[in-house]
Amino acid sequence: MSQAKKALTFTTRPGHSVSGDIIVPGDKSVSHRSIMFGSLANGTTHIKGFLPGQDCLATMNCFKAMGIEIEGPDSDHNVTVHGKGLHGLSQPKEQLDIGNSGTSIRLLSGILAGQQFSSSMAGDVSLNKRPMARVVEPLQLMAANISAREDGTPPVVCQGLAENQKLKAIDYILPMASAQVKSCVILAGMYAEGVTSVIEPGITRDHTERMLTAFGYPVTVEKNIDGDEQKTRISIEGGHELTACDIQIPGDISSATFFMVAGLIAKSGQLTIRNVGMNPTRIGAINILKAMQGDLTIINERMAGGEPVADIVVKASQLQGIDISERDVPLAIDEFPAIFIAAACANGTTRLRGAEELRVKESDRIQAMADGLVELGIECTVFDDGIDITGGEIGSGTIHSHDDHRIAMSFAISSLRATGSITILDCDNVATSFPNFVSLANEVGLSITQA
Ligand SMILES: O=C(O)C1=C[C@@H](OP(=O)(O)O)[C@@H](O)[C@H](O)C1
Ligand SMILES: C=C(OP(=O)(O)O)C(=O)O
Repeated sequence: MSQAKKALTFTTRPGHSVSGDIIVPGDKSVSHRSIMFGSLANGTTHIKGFLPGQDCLATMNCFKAMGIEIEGPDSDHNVTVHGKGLHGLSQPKEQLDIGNSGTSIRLLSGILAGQQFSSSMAGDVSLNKRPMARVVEPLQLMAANISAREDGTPPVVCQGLAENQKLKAIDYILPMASAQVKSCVILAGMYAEGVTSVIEPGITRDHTERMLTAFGYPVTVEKNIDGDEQKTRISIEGGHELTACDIQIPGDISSATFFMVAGLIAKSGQLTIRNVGMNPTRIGAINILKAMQGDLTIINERMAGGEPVADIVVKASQLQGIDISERDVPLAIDEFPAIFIAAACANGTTRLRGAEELRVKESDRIQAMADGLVELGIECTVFDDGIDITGGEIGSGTIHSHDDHRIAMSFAISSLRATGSITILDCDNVATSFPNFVSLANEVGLSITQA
């Protein structure tokens, strides 16, 4: 499935100034959940600001394949989902094609575990190498008949529950700070008898909890478990219902980070990024870039659709290397490739630890970034759970993105400080999260050609 040969190459020329006033596309995590919860709700959900990236379209196609009528996205990024309730999905005729999206396969595992029909999910080469035992194990504890391959990779295959059979509620301590695993167990909890609770060891994005609440499904969140402010317990009782609602999706802070870093490392200029989601569980990149003495100003803070949003003004800055706080790791988990480029342009050394999760994303993001940085002449030392990067002059060279959208976009941004051209291979997957990245980047002053 999804195995077509990919060959889009970016070629960059050095840039200088970055300036403009831009809007980044809708948040990927929130877009996925809007389709999932809209499908499981009673009634019609209207979504504004949906991300038309391939990952979210994969989620949408899965629900269409399970009998949900979904209209859009139209050219204004509106989507309408005609939900059929928690028990309204029907058996897909074929294996569900999840493409490149870890969020889709892991959250869907929790939903499919509670259905009375059998199903199977797999994706592209990258997804089919990613660990699924982290969702299969808790779901098996809930008495779901679900499995992955022996090495824990997809396909994820789920046998339906018997008529009148419910999942078993569990208390589960997450082995890693993962919003995908947390969300999977919570979603399965809607199909369980009793109260399921999950304790997360570090604060992770809470879009599932917020959006379930918006759809009228009760969720209890207790912070500061065992006196540890990093530990949160999330509990959900089976048997309630979701009621359709209107969803306004904020701009994706993960996409905005490429432009924050671009604006900071540029030799001059000022950039405003509008309507960026500022959920406190997502702002690690802002914390880190500010700690590096990046000139970021947050203005027009407001609430939109149950999520805080703001505009960010970015000015070219001389960044300083720092030791990144481990608390910011889950809050910035997808932003590290871009942050590594900021580190390569900073004075001194930036050190990251406690980030072993980066090794199991669309690529091994520690190694893929280190290889690319070394190719461009930047000194780095790799550790199992992190990296040290010493700022220096960025040269020219050829980078392998490993089919990872965030690696491709990060090195495209590094061109602003490069002494020569950078060629970035296998960039098709930029369309999974940020379909208009190249046009927006060129609009603010970068020079990227794609062929
Ligand atoms: O729940 C989500 O929407 C996501 C959670 C994170 O993954 P993990 O939960 O595996 O850290 C993140 O990397 C991913 O891009 C989106
Ligand atoms: C890790 C990511 O996504 P996913 O896990 O959904 O593939 C990402 O977008 O950086």
